[in-house]
Amino acid sequence: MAPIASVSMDMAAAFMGLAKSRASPLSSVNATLFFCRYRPRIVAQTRKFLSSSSSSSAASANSRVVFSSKQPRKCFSRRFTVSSATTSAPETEDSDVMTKIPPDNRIPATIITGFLGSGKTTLLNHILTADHGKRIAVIENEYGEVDIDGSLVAAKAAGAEDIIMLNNGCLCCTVRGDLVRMISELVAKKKGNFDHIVIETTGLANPAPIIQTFYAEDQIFNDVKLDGVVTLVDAKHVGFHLDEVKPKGVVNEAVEQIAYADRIIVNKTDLVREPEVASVVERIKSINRMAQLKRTQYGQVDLDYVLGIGGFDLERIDSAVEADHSEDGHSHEHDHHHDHHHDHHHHDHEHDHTHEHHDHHTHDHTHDPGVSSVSIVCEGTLDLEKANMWLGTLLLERSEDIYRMKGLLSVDGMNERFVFQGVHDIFQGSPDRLWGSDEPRINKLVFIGKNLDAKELEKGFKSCLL
Ligand SMILES: Nc1nc2c(ncn2[C@@H]2O[C@H](COP(=O)(O)OP(=O)(O)OP(=O)(O)O)[C@@H](O)[C@H]2O)c(=O)[nH]1
Repeated sequence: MAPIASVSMDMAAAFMGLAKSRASPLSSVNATLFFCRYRPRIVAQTRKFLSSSSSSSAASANSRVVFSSKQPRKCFSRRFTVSSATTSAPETEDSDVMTKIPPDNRIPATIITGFLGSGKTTLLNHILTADHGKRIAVIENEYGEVDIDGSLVAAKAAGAEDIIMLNNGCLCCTVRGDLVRMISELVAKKKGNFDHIVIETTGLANPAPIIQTFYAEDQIFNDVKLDGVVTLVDAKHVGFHLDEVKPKGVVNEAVEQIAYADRIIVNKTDLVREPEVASVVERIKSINRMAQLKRTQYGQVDLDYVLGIGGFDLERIDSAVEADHSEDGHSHEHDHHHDHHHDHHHHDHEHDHTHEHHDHHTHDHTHDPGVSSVSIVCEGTLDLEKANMWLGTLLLERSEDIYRMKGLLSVDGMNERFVFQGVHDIFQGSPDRLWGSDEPRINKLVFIGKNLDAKELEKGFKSCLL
């Protein structure tokens, strides 16, 4: 029980810290404390993941690291987020967020996942051979039977200079420790020789433990930041995999891979007719409506769609929670004159633009694995203590079921917007920019998880409003 108790305490501490900072609008990095305190618990939870998902791992898998040096060096630089300042910024009562946030020099890492045969290696080859000006280190995790040399052709053509092989398991399970070591070695020996790390998982990987590795392991966290999760979907076969009923306690990897994604690539659209693609898109959106989605053949997407996503950056929460994403990746503003929420069972408002994913009633939910998205968009100002209690209790009771969440909140007495994102009980929160003087104080939250009750979430949230 002890670690659980610390969840709500930390949650309260984080928000209370913000409350303290009200007097000085640009202070407040106290939420970062929160982030650090969570680490021991993250590790514990990850272990649990490892045991529950090991059933899907195969004994023989190959992982390797490929350095691509074809492209000229171009530094990847991005501002450090407030929360990320834990790595180096000292916390002070009145530190100025705008001036004291150090630049984020950590190396970005992208996870490419997707079910067996969905086109991960095809996308990887596309990335390695495209002209994006980045030098990329690749960590590839494949099952033993796969023709490794074949999939390395493009990497070699792109100037691969180093390959490291691992043969003892799946990245999300038995070789997770090897992933940590591999990344640490990469950083220690090759830092400065590459700008981005791309990790291709096996087709049966559950992305959650891999994501958590980036937060739970100091060795990685200090040097590498998770940029985003890209999920390939095989337009022809995904329905079958999503429908697959697993034994109790065994995750449906196809569902999980979609649920954790920042970007979804519906690939192999040449193999199915348009109505089938539309139905697949519909289905995906019912699981994850936060991710941007594109339809492709042979993984042909613009590189900025998959690299430099900032899927875990607080400074980019805005675009993730803003509204529905169209398939070209842009979001559409809603008419916010009324409160509303979405999920795949319930849809109670009208939009001027009617995209196909708005009609969530057209497909069969018989095999619904219970993973869905819920959005809450609601004008008003939150009572700090009530919000602490609600979010703290929610994570306390439901963190295993809440895969990802992102939010932008209006908190009473805070002149800034409060932004947060989370993966299970990993929670990052921070004040963002100041609210505009005429700007309506609209709260926006998106949850992706298992057995989410949209009405209950909305009711709980609204009970925190003043
Ligand atoms: N028709 C068609 N075939 C594709 C497309 N994309 C990839 N493929 C083919 O599908 C096969 C599997 O693609 P990969 O890129 O190896 O898939 P993967 O996800 O890496 O596969 P695993 O590593 O086994 O999980 C290859 O023969 C690809 O050439 C596509 O859009 N259309």
